[in-house]
Amino acid sequence: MLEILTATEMRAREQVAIESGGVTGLDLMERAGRAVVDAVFAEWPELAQTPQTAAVLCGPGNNGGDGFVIARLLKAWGWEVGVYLYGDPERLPPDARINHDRWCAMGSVHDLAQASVEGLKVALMVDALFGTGLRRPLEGVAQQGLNQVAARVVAVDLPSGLCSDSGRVLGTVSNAVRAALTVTFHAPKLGHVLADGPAVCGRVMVADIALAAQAGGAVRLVAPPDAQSLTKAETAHKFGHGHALILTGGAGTTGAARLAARAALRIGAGVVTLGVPPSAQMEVAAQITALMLRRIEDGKTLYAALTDKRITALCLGPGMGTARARDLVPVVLRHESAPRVVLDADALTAFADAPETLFGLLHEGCVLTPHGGEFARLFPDIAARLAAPATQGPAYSKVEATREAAKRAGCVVLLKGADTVIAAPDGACAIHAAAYGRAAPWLATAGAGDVLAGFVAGLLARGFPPMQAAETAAWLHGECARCFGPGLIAEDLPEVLPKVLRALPDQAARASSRMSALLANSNPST
Ligand SMILES: NC(=O)C1=CN([C@@H]2O[C@H](COP(=O)(O)OP(=O)(O)OC[C@H]3O[C@@H](n4cnc5c(N)ncnc54)[C@H](O)[C@@H]3O)[C@@H](O)[C@H]2O)[C@@H](O)CC1
Ligand SMILES: [K+]
Repeated sequence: MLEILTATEMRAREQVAIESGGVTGLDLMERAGRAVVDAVFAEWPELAQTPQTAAVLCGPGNNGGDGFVIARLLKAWGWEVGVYLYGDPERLPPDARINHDRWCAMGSVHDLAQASVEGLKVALMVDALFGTGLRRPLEGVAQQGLNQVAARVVAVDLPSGLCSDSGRVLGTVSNAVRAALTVTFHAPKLGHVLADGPAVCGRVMVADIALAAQAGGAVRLVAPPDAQSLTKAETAHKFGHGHALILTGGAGTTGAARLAARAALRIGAGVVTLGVPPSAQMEVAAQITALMLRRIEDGKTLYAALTDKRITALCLGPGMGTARARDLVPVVLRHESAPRVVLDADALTAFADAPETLFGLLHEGCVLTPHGGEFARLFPDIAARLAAPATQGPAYSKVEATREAAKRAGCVVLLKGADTVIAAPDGACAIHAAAYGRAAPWLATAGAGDVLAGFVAGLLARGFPPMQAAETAAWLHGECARCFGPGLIAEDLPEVLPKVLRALPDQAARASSRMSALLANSNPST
C-alpha cells in the first residue's frame, strides 16, 4: 500500500518524530533541503558537472526554510546563488529563521518585493515559496516570481499555488508554479495526484527524510491487485466464480451492456447473462457466444430471475434507458436475495429527479460508478461545492466530495476521472491516479465506462467486497488501457485483460517501481 497524506497528517508525523526526541525540526529541514539538491542532480546530472547559477525563491514559512538550506548547499557546490525572500525575515518561523541566518553568513537575501527576478537567466529556479501551508491564491510579487522562465524549475514539496489537500490551484490555474520536478518528503500528498496536481508538478520524487513509518493515512493510492486474488481455484466450477446478470436496453441500444458483460466475463465471473427486453432479443442473440441470454421484460420477470440464488451480482445502467432503469433498479435493490449491484449511467440518471428515493434503497453491497455529470445529477450540492472556485486552502477536494457522497448514498462510490476517487460510507478512501507513469489518455473513449462497470460487476460476482472490487477494477482498467496504448477503443479493454492478468505478478513489481518513479524515492540524506 502506498500511503498518500494530507498536510495535517504530514504535520502530525513530523510532530511525532520531533516529540520522540530522535530528531529536531531543524534536522528535518536540513534533510528536506539536501534531498532536493540530491534529486536535482539525479534528474539533471549535467548540473552536477560544473558550478551553475540558481535563483531560490523563499516564502514566509518552513517551505522557505527548506529554500535557504538548498541555497546554502548549492553555494557549497560552488554555485552562484541568488536568494529572494517573499516576506519579512523577522517573522520567519524559528527553523526557517535559523537557516535564513546561516545563509546570510554566505550571501545576501534580496527582498522579492523590491528586486525584480523577471528575465533572470539561471540554470535552476528553486520554488520554495509555499508548500503545505498555502492558504490563499498567490498574488503580487509572489505571483510575479512564478512567471519566471528558467530552463529547470524544481518545486520544494509542491509547486507554489497548488493546494496540497485538493490538488487545486488556488485562484486560477495560472496562479501556480509549473515545475519540471517536484520533490516532496516522506510520502506524496493528495495534491500531487488530484485535479491540477499532475499538470503542474512535472515529475514527482518522494524523498525519504527518515521519518518513522506509521499506520497509513486516511487515503490510499490504489495498489496493483494481488495476482493470487484473481486466479481461479483448480477445483471450482463455473458457478463457484459467481453469476453476473447484466441488463440491456431495447433494440439498438444494447452495445454498452454487451461491453460490460464481456468485461465481467473476462475478469473471471463464472457465468454472465444478459437480461434483455423482448425487442432486443434477436439483436443480442446474434452478437454473443459465451454470454448467456435471458428475457427480462419487466419487474415481474426480473424478480423471478433473482430467486435464482446463483446470481451473485448485477450491473444496471449501461445503455439501459432511464425508463427501464426507473422500473427495474428498485426491484433489484428491494429483492430479499440482496445481490451485489453496480449502478452506472442510466441507472444513476434515472434518479436525477429524486436521488433520495435511490439512496433509500441502496445498501452496502452496491457500487455507484458515476462520471462527473452523473455525480452532479445525484449529488448536486456536493458537485456545486466542488465546482466552486478554490479561493482558500485547504480547498474542498474530490476526496471530500466522494466521501460525502458515499456516506449519503450508503454504499461505495467510484467517481471517475484521471483522478478516480473511490470511497465507502465508513470513510475508507482510495485514489486511482492515471497520471505520471500511469497516464492513460486513450481511456477517454466511448464505452470505456461501460467496461469499468462490467469489471466491477464481474469482481462483485466473484465475491470481492465492494471497495476492493472497485479498486481492483479501476487499476486493471487503467492497466489495460496502458497495455494496449494508442488506438485503444472500448472493445479492446476486455480483450487485453488476459495479457494484463498474465503479467500481474511481474506487473505488480513493475508498477510499484513505476509508481515510485512517479513518486520516485530517494535515499535518506543524513
Ligand atoms: N511537515 C514536515 O514534516 C516538514 C515540512 N517541511 C516544509 O515545511 C513546509 C510547510 O511549512 P509551513 O507550514 O510553514 O507552510 P508554508 O511554508 O507552505 O507557508 C506558510 C506561510 O505562508 C503564509 N501564506 C500562505 N498562503 C499565502 C499566500 N497565498 N500569500 C502569502 N502568504 C501566504 C502563511 O500565512 C504562513 O506564514 C512544507 O511544505 C515543507 O516544505 C520540511 O522542512 C520538512 C519536514
Ligand atoms: K514550493
